[in-house]
Amino acid sequence: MKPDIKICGLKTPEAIERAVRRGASHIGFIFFEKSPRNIEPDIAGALADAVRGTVKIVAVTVDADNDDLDEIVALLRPDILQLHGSESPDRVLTIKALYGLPVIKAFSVREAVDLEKIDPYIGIVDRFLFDAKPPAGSDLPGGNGVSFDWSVMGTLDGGVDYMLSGGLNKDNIAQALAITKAPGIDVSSGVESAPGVKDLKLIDAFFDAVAGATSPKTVAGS
Ligand SMILES: O=C(O)c1ccccc1N[C@@H]1O[C@H](COP(=O)(O)O)[C@@H](O)[C@H]1O
Repeated sequence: MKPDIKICGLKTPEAIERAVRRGASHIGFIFFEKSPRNIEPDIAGALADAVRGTVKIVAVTVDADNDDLDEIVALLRPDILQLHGSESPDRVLTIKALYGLPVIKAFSVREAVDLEKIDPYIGIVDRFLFDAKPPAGSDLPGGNGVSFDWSVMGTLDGGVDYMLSGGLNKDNIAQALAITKAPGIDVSSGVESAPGVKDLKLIDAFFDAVAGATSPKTVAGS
C-alpha cells in the first residue's frame, strides 16, 4: 500500500507545486533558525495558501515557546504541528489544548530500546515520527540526511501509527519500505541538491521510487 508521503523543508513555490503534483500527502515548513530550511512564518503562510486544502500543511518546530507557536499558527495556519524537540507529554497536551491541532511527535532512534520512549506519549500524540539520532556535532535535531537501522522497527507494536524519516532518498526508499512497511514516510535532505535547496528532479525520482516499490507487480504470463 502507498504510504503517506511528506516532503519537508520546502521554501519555494516550484518545489511545493512539484511535491503536491506528484502526490505528497503532507508538506513541511521548518521553523528552526539554525536550519538551512528555516523559513519565516509569513512567507510559509503565503506559500501554503497556493495548495491549502489539497495537502496537509505541517509546521515543524523544536521546543518552541508559546509566543513562537502563536505566530506560526496565526501566519501559516498549519493542519498539523510536528514537534521535533524534547517536548514532554505535558507540553504536548498543553500545545494541543492551546491550538486544537493534531501533533506529530518526533523521536530519534538508534536501537530498539529508543522506541520505548514513545510509551508516555501514546494516546496523547496523533502520530509518531522516527528519525535517526543526529551525528555528533550537528546543530540540527533533524534534517541531517542520516538513516538508522530500519530493522528495529520490527519491534514496534503494529498498532502504532508513524512516519519513517532520516536519510531517505530515491536509492534507499524501496528497501526502507520493504523492511518497515511504514504507513508514512518523510524526506528532506534526500530531495535536495545542497542543504536547504530542493531539487525538482530528485523530488520526481523519489516519487518514482515510491511508486515502483508500492505498485502491484504483474506476473509474467498472466
Ligand atoms: O530539516 C531540518 O532542517 C530540520 C530542522 C529541525 C528539526 C527537524 C528538521 N527536519 C526533519 O528531519 C527529518 C529528516 O530529515 P532528512 O530527510 O534526514 O533530511 C524530517 O522529519 C524533517 O521533518
